[in-house]
Amino acid sequence: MAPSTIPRSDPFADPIRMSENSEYAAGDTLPVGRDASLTLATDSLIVLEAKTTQAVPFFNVLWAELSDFDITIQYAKPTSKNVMRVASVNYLVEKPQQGYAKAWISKLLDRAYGESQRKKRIKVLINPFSGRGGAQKWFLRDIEPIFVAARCEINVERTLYQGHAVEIAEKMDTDAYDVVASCSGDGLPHEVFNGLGKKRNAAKALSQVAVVQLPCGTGNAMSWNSFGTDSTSLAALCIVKGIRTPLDLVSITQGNRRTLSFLSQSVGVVAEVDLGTEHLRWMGSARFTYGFLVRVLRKTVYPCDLAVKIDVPTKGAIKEAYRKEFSNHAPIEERRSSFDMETPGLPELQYGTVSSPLPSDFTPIPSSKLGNFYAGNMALMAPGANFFPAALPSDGHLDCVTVDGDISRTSAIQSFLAVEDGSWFNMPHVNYRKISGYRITPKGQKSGYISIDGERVPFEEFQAEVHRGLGTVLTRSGHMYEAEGVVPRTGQGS
Ligand SMILES: Nc1ncnc2c1ncn2[C@@H]1O[C@H](COP(=O)(O)OP(=O)(O)OP(=O)(O)O)[C@@H](O)[C@H]1O
Repeated sequence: MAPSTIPRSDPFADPIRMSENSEYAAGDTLPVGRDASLTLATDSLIVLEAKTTQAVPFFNVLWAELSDFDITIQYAKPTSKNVMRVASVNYLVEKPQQGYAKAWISKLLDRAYGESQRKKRIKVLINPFSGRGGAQKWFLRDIEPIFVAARCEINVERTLYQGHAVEIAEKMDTDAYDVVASCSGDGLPHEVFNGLGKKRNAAKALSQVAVVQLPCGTGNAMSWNSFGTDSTSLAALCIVKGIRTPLDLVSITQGNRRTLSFLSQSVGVVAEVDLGTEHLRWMGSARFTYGFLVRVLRKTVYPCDLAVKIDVPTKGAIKEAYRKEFSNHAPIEERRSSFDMETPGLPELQYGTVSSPLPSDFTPIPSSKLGNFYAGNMALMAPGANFFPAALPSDGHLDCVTVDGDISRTSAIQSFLAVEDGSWFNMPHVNYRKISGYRITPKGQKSGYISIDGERVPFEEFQAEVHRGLGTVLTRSGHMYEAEGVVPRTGQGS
């Protein structure tokens, strides 16, 4: 039945427009039920009843459909700061209005999804042991209802042993899925990229299937960067609404192995604090602060030979490139190198492997007093750890930071404190470059730590090479990370 304010002769008139508010175009309001209306406003759906009004952001709208008698809209409703639950509204729609209602739903879904793909086909992997072992429970409680309400097609598989996700991704039919979503820490996405990279048509598979994380682990950097959260239900909504975004992947060659890294590589204090303080797990996250301070006070150095293919050498030029990305809406194909989709396996290595002669365009960086070598493909390594505030998903570069180990203790502690908001980028003793390849060889140390995407690898030389946009992820923006960047969003300009 039409709302009482609408003349019966014109069931499609916009009640809001007809009263005090004229910002809604004709066709944006659907009269429903006895005395209610649904209106498409600027960025939300307004549900107006006789005595109540609620605004549902379009981003939260999961689905809408019309049956013979009624319209149902399902949406994600925040029940606390970090929790979303599926909720719905349902109203009668009179028979004569059904044609109009159909067109209205189509408009609502256009606004709700924008350029994001609807009804994604998602392969869900669950690591039952990630984090504190809650992944299975969180999937059923927080994630699955959101995917189901959004009409996503889901296929769920539990990982049974270490490396299982590599095998699953290697064998999967990439024509059957749009997304592989891991209920895990950062370990499973790393395995999924590597599994897709083992396929005969690796470049095609990596461009077809978006690899995402439903944050259930101890380290959930991927979700923090792509979606700005470690809430499982909010991440599920972000996957439903996520926009396909090419992601640079990095080939690491070490010994005769070649693996793909999507997150970071570290040698020196960060690697040692991350991997060498397991015995202090009882301290919780304080173990990182403690581990760092102990090494800084001792002025620990990690001598290496380091040679780097430098692409953007100055912080000024890095900031400028970052600022430009705000207004870069280039299509997805322009954000990847043109990989030959028919070439079997991964793209050919432009710089050879770690066993090849050192490429002539690699510049040696004096590193006999190296304290920290850290190369990042994403900005946040953990919440409050914005190590690479200039990182972009598909600029074809790794962000590379080197800091000497013999700087003053005060400077070292100041830079540690400045990591949280990314302001360490501007500190004079923090060398920050955009690079596309490097070789690093530890020197004069019998043993030590090298971390690739948070996993320990042998303490021996390795080489890295960036492949622009070889992988695919989903992000909220379609082209940037959610972390605070080197240029504030308010000052983006054109
Ligand atoms: N069923 C399983 N049993 C044992 N290990 C598994 C199983 N499934 C996956 N794994 C392994 O668990 C490791 C960690 O995975 P993940 O990133 O999900 O968790 P996490 O809690 O963040 O990790 P971490 O243990 O590094 O803190 C990966 O190496 C993965 O191969």
